[in-house]
Amino acid sequence: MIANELVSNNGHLVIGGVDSIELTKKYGTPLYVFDVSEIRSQIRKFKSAFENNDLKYQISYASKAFAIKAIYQVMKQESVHIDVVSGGELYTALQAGFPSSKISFHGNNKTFEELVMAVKNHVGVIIIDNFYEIELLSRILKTDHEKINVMLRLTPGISAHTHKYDQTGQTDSKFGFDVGSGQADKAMKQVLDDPNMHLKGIHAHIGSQIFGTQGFTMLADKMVELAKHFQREFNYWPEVINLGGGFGISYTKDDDPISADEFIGKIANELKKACDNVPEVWIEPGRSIVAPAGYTLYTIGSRKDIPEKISYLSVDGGMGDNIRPALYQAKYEAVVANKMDQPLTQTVHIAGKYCESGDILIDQQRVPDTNPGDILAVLDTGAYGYSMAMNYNRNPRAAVVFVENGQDKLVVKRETYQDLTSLDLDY
Ligand SMILES: Cc1ncc(COP(=O)(O)O)c(C=O)c1O
Ligand SMILES: N[C@@H](CCCC[NH3+])C(=O)O
Repeated sequence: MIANELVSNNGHLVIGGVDSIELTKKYGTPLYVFDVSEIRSQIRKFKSAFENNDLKYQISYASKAFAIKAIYQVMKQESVHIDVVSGGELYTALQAGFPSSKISFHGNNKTFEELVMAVKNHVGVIIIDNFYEIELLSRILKTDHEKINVMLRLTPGISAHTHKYDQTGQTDSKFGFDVGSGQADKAMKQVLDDPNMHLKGIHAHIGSQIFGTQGFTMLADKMVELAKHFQREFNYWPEVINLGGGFGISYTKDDDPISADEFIGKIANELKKACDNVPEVWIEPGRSIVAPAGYTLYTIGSRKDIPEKISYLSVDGGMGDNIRPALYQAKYEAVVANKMDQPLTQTVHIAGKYCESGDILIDQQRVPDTNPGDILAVLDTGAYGYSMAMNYNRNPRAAVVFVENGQDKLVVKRETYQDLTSLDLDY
């Protein structure tokens, strides 16, 4: 959302102390730009909310939101944990020098090879999702004479109010062990009986881009209820209750997210009310840590005016660098980064350059008078943008730049046409 974006004397958008137009001249467009101090400040807000509520905690950045070496290095500097959901994310984190003991490994269909990789690299915890995984992991640990920490991902039967594709906690979700039908009990027994698995705790994640505290307080209650049930049935009390991620952010003025203080305060209350021995609480924020720090800069090109209809203003990127509007009807706001001081005179559709009618980045955006060559900055694109980027229409993926304290640093190079054909073989 347009907050207090900084504007230079010549009407340019300034990100992290750097003129955004200078960035486009140096690195080209489309360009992802991240204000790293904003990322650090989001993490610190989560930390202080836990500390203010006197809870033992861990923040595990859900790196599917944005998974490149440089972000894992920022997470290492901030002393937080991370989650990975694939061998590729795990590989990138390890290449970045991220300590494996602070990595949680998620996924509803981890392959044998991925589990071997996680075990060999001694990841901090494997979050087990299903019975097939218990069987695979058990076999690997036995053969390799290894022991590992695990958590069980439970499906608590809570439907979060968010886009259908972003719900994960309802009973018919593809993720986790269903608690209603006794699957969770069966999984608990199998894991407790395995001498090579140490059951560190229980996990649940109800979805993504969730507003309000109700879903999370219901989840905290449910997890305590389950912990008490496991104590009665198996004499097991979790060291950790992992409540997942999903904290919504404000993409437009219609979005009203909750503050870290508010929801962690509520969760702390619920947990302290419900049990004497409150387990360590882990959360897995992805979007809320990186989305607000991200901007995508595009060059405005063609324009199509249609009598009595809204005009199309096209940019040099689109669904390949931000699939979210096409996939979830996600809404964004944008500014014309070189005309921040000019009056907004018209409403336009912001169209991408991909060969799809659905490639519309913003349905209706107020902008000043524009010309080809002006720079459009779409705001809050730091999560699920680059990490979901693709090469549709053989468009190269955009570069990524980090800015902090007035300095800019290229952290992912722009793909070239040569890169695009580098895996192709002749026939
Ligand atoms: C298990 C798990 N944890 C954390 C997250 C991060 O969610 P978000 O980026 O909405 O915080 C996800 C994604 O929805 C997830 O599946
Ligand atoms: N990719 C989704 C969120 C991730 C869901 C992960 N379980 C989005 O952009 O909203």
